[in-house]
Amino acid sequence: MIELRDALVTAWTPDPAGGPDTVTRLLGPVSSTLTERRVAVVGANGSGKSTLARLLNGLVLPAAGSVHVDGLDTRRDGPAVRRRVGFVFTDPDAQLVMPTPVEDVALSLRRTVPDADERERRARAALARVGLADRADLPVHALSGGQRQLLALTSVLASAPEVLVCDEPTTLLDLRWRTVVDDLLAALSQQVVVVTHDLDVALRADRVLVVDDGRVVHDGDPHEAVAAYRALMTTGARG
Ligand SMILES: Nc1ncnc2c1ncn2[C@@H]1O[C@H](COP(=O)(O)OP(=O)(O)OP(=O)(O)O)[C@@H](O)[C@H]1O
Repeated sequence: MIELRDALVTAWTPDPAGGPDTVTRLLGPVSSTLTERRVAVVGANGSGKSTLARLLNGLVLPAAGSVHVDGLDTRRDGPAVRRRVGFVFTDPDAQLVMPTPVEDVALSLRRTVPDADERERRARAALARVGLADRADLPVHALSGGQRQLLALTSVLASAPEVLVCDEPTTLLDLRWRTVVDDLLAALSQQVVVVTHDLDVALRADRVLVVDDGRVVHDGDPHEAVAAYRALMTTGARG
């Protein structure tokens, strides 16, 4: 369960003239308890969706208020929260750190599987389950963008997170790879919070949050939320 209590995110911008920094509100305050298995977050570019996603695993900390995941405070219990909450970025290259797929997945298993041979065996099995067995030993850069996103997802899932937060995981993918990644996410048993511009994905969620100008302006039933988002985008209110 994810609990945001009056969570507020701010940024400090230095004054080029040497005056005092300006504090800007990026998001919030947001109060919400997320218990649903599939939660989608939609909103315009720059509305604060990524900031909200990053709050959930402590990549961004609230300047005021708090964020708890299963009772763990993102500010106080950062490493434990990050073990519990896996994060998938839009661009897989932001998170693939090892030279080959098998090494990248094995790295995610290092906490739970002490034996290196066993780690490699499990990494190969995980890659085989997502159809990447024959890519396991290639250089990561030789994989297509879709294959790299699937690999990033496989590596994150190898660490067995309780919650998965995905920040626009299919934005860079073609339709075929979008379907592959969407289907994989839909089949997961854990809670998934997905930031998306794909309204079909939002409509399949259990709950949808609409973010606008750093505030959650609608929260609830997917059909109502998507209708509210469409209305927001067509009123021209966002300039
Ligand atoms: N560290 C920071 N310092 C200053 N401004 C920031 C910082 N991080 C984000 N912002 C600003 O906060 C706003 C929200 O950014 P965010 O990335 O959360 O939006 P988003 O809804 O995910 O956008 P997109 O759909 O384009 O990815 C943007 O105007 C962005 O420039």
